[in-house]
Amino acid sequence: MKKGFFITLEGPDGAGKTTQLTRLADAARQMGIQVVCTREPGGTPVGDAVRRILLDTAYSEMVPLTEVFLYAAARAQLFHQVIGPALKQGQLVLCDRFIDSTLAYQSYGGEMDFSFVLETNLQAVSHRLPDLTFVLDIDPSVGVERRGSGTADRVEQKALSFHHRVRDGFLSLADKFPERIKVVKGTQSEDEVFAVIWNQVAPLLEKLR
Ligand SMILES: Nc1ncnc2c1ncn2[C@@H]1O[C@H](COP(=O)(O)OP(=O)(O)OP(=O)(O)O)[C@@H](O)[C@H]1O
Ligand SMILES: Cc1cn([C@H]2C[C@H](O)[C@@H](COP(=O)(O)O)O2)c(=O)[nH]c1=O
Repeated sequence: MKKGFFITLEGPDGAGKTTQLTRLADAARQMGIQVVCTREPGGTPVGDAVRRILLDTAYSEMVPLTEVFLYAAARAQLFHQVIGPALKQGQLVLCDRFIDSTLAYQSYGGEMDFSFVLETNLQAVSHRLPDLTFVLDIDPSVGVERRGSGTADRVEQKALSFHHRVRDGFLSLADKFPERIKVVKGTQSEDEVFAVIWNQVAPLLEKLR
């Protein structure tokens, strides 16, 4: 690849982001492309420590403003330590969640001011938005069903009404940024979801090889 390319996977909890990211990475590597896979919050020692605080059910009192700063802090570290350098080296970066998650969860879900959340996060990533984003769209109840008997973290424990605002938030973001954000129906089979994603990504990677 001559130039870095940055793809993010987004959507409600349990939408299938990690599953699709792994498949995308395997397929890109088979084309001979160097791939860096990471996730948010986390992906660095600092970010992983912040992640533990954010998802800890012991902190149920955490207010949305605190969440905005903690997610942005983890993101700044990930961007400057991992994503930015990989893009500079011409690699393909695949990230499980990024800025759109903060807009969906903290702004649409947590009702924090949209412009404030966006500006804070643009500062964290030196204004580098993803080149392409896939929102895997599911009803939040599907995510709960897929989790089964697994324990819910601090965010997953929030009210269903919150998770509905998050889902609607992702869809609003796709309307706002149609060139960058593509919505994929997350209730299709894993193979069908991957086919939709790969049909859009493969030609772009071909050009970048
Ligand atoms: N298209 C699909 N249809 C049915 N089940 C799926 C599909 N994609 C993923 N799953 C299953 O749903 C569960 C959640 O998938 P995955 O971890 O990929 O989602 P996620 O969006 O990364 O979740 P989280 O938001 O919790 O990190 C897993 O058990 C996975 O095997
Ligand atoms: C990046 C980001 C994440 N969240 C929420 C979304 C999830 O519930 C958790 C992360 O857990 P996952 O296993 O990686 O899905 O955190 C958020 O509220 N805001 C964000 O910016």
